[in-house]
Amino acid sequence: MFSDLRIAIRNLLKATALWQDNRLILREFKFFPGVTVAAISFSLFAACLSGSTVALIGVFLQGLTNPQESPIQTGLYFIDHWVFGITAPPAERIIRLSTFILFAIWLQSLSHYLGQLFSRLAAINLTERLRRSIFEQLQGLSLSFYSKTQPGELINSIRGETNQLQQAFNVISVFFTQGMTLLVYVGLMFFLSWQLSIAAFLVFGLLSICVSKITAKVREASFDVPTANGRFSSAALELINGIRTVHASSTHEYERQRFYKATSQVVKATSKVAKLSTMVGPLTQGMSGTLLILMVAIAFSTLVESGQMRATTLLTFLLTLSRTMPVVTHINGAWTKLNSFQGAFKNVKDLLKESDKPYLQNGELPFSELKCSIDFVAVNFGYEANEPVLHDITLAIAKGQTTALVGSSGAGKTTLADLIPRLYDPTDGKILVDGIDLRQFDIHTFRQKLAIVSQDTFIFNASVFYNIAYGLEGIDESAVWEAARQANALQFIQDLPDGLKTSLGDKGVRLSGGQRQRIAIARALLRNPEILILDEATSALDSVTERLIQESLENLSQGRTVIVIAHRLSTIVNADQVVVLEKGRVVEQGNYQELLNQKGELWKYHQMQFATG
Ligand SMILES: Nc1ncnc2c1ncn2[C@@H]1O[C@H](COP(=O)(O)OP(=O)(O)OP(=O)(O)O)[C@@H](O)[C@H]1O
Repeated sequence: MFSDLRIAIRNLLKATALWQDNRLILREFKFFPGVTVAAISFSLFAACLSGSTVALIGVFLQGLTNPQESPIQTGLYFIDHWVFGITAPPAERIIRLSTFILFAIWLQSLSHYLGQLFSRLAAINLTERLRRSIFEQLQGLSLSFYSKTQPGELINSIRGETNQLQQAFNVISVFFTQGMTLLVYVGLMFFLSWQLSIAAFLVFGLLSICVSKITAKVREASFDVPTANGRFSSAALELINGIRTVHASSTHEYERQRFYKATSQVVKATSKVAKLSTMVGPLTQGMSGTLLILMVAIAFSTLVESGQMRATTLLTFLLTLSRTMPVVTHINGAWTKLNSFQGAFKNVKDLLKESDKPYLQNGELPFSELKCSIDFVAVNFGYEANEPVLHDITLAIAKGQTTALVGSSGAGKTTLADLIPRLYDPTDGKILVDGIDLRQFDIHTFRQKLAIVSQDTFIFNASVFYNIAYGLEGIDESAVWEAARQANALQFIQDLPDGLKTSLGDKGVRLSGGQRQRIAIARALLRNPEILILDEATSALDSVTERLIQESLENLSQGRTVIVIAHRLSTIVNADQVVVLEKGRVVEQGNYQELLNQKGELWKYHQMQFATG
């Protein structure tokens, strides 16, 4: 029965525009249903109590001003006899009513507090769930998404905009609580005088139309805020990440202007929203105050003086109306504020949307070991739909052998190597692993057998130990020291103040380029990969460091299937196979000596490096 009801409510909710528009955000509430239901229930209860209190005050006023007049009755035995005390003497009626008013006020305060508390908890939980969902979404996305999106914008969404959504849900809870209170007050007003209620409705309806015009402008202006915030975060992030380049190029003034421009845009966008949204509260208050006074005057001179209405009823009506006005102001303010968060809502929704983003489709076959070879069969690839980078690549990478990729800058070497761990998938053609399409394998099991050592290996802001043992569990210090020794990193790690426990700073700022690379080699050694992808450093290292790195790479490569992107030909003379790429095509393929004898592209590179040393 309850589950039927739940399904019915869910279906009803799904049919609403609110659900349709914000499904990706609202679905997160399902993870904490208790808190959400408690927030709604207590808010509803508080609203009912608030209305009851006003009604009780009205009856109380009547008892005070006209004790001899017959008391107001509802027809409900409990309320008329126990609360209003219609059969009791006037003095006892007043005592009864004041006791119940006090009780209702305190109970309403408690319910209001619990309603607000649970709403806030729901908003906090929602923010956490959204952050997790965004994180999972980002983890599942293919690299091509990142090459088109600014990191600053993503950081802004995951931190700033989710924070805004938390605020927005606090506002929604105010909106909801006040909405309930308004309903109760409106019911009470109609009960007291339908004529006055209709007049009040017409007048406040007019006021709402004025407010909705401003709200629409706030909503429109709010869409510029996340864009400005994203640009601002990007400018700040790029300054921090590129501080070496900024110092070296002495572009401080240029960067300052760029940053100031980004902050000015944030100021401009947020000020516009602030100017419009703060206008609503005072405007509603001023206008509604004027209307209230006008209504009192008219009602008194018509209804009360002609005897159609008791003076206490008018008083209670006005009391209810005067309590309704701050509620309406609150609702208008909340609605306007909610509209100012529309930009953040839209961005988070866009980020969570799955239909327009590139995902890696995982296979199911567990990968255990490479038995024979990795084969590229007529592979084409482009980062953009109409801009191919690799053309018709066919090559075989045999198990246990070293395949070197050679070619000019931009020829497609890194792109080709990136297709092996499925950082990208071919646009056409296939990559076969022992004859099976790579896409059929569970990519996690395949990547566990593979390591990449590249010039830009990421160093985490953590200890040396963490960086070398990254992602591996149950690794002891001796294994890490051994990997460091084979990577020729022992000496400099021992020289660090806390050895393996030394923190390497953000992106490894405490390390030199050569040291960072040896940490990467130690990391790869510890993983003991079957397949190894090496992207040689292009930057010039001093001859001692270069020899140390070369030695450690040789240690790492032994007995493995190696794909090496070579920049110095001296390192690949003994490779089993050399593949020369030009403009995304394989132009030569064979062993080093064979290709030299052909006097083709490799021979030209060889001559060039030999001539320049
Ligand atoms: N993420 C990306 N998005 C779009 N185009 C890219 C991306 N990465 C590389 N390219 C383009 O693809 C082509 C091949 O680049 P790739 O990095 O594979 O060359 P490479 O041979 O490894 O060069 P280098 O020796 O300079 O590292 C280049 O034209 C490059 O501009």
